[in-house]
Amino acid sequence: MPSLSHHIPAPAAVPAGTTLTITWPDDWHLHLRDGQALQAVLPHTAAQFRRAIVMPNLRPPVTSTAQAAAYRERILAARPVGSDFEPLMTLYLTDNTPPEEIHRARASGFVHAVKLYPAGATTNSDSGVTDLKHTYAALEAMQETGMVLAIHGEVTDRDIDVFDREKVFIDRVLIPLRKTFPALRIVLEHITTQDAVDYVRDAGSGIAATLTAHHLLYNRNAIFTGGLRPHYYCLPVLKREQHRQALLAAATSGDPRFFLGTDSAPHARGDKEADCGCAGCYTGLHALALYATAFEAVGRLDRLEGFASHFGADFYRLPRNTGTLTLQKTAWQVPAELPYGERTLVPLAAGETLDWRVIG
Ligand SMILES: NC(=O)N[C@@H](CC(=O)O)C(=O)O
Ligand SMILES: [Zn+2]
Ligand SMILES: [Zn+2]
Repeated sequence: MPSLSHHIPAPAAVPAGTTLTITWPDDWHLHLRDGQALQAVLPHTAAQFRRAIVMPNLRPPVTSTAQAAAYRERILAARPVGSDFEPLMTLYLTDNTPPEEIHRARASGFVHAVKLYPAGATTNSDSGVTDLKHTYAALEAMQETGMVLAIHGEVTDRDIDVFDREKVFIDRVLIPLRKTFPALRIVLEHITTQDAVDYVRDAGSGIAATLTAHHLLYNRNAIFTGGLRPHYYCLPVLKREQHRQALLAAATSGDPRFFLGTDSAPHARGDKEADCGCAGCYTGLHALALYATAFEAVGRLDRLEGFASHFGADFYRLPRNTGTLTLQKTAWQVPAELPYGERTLVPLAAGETLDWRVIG
């Protein structure tokens, strides 16, 4: 159980100075990029998370175990001195992924999931899957070996409204997929709708979902507050308040099928503030503070530990972490921008005051 230094009167705010100590958390959906960007963001994640599922959507994408091994070495080399952060690697599924590659990945011990990006659905998804039928041999191998399929769950049809793409994906792709491969273990990533919450909650075993901090804290108004706000644009795009409420209820329900995945997705300032701005919110700096804010708002700080530190490890069949991390309710201001190699990066909620911070 998390230890709270004060009793939490739900759903009112807890007093300033309150501390919350939880088992070291893990991030089950993270973009670390490469090169200078990796150098810039890795210390933020390593200060809050013991492990993270690292997304493979580099350019070119990480499609083989050999590429994942090399990327893993670059991440390990970029860790701050003394950090024991462990990257959990993923492969990028393509129309041509051979089943042998799945077996190689499984045998490696360091590849923990294979990622399905429908072609064109999101950042660096051009090499993604055009038709699931092309991946059946690979999916069969995944089902057989227990390798997790992590899914960006949106259809890309031009005639489907951008706000409906997740729901339509569930109906048209996910439900048939689970009929064809009933034992395939699936994580539906960064869910954004009541529909996804209902589907995962009622779907039985073998499927779980990750939730981002930004989808728990913001509805789609955030993209349009007083003007166009590119730093609140991500995919799947923020949804109506009704959906945010459903996500928050799921995250704080104690149901182990819902766990933490930040989807922290850094893009340089100029690539977001542009004619065609990139999708992705940078939350790697302050992810746990953001989640604590969301959990506090519904008087459920006592359930942060399960969501952040237990349920993901259990689903991925990895041991839970030992050791603890402590957050304190102390006001601090999110920086307006951060260094990002030779460029800069704008974190989510830049310039705003947050009530929580990690103190050790
Ligand atoms: N979430 C995002 O808006 N962007 C992610 C890709 C993704 O997770 O879909 C990125 O890599 O920038
Ligand atoms: Zn995605
Ligand atoms: Zn992502």
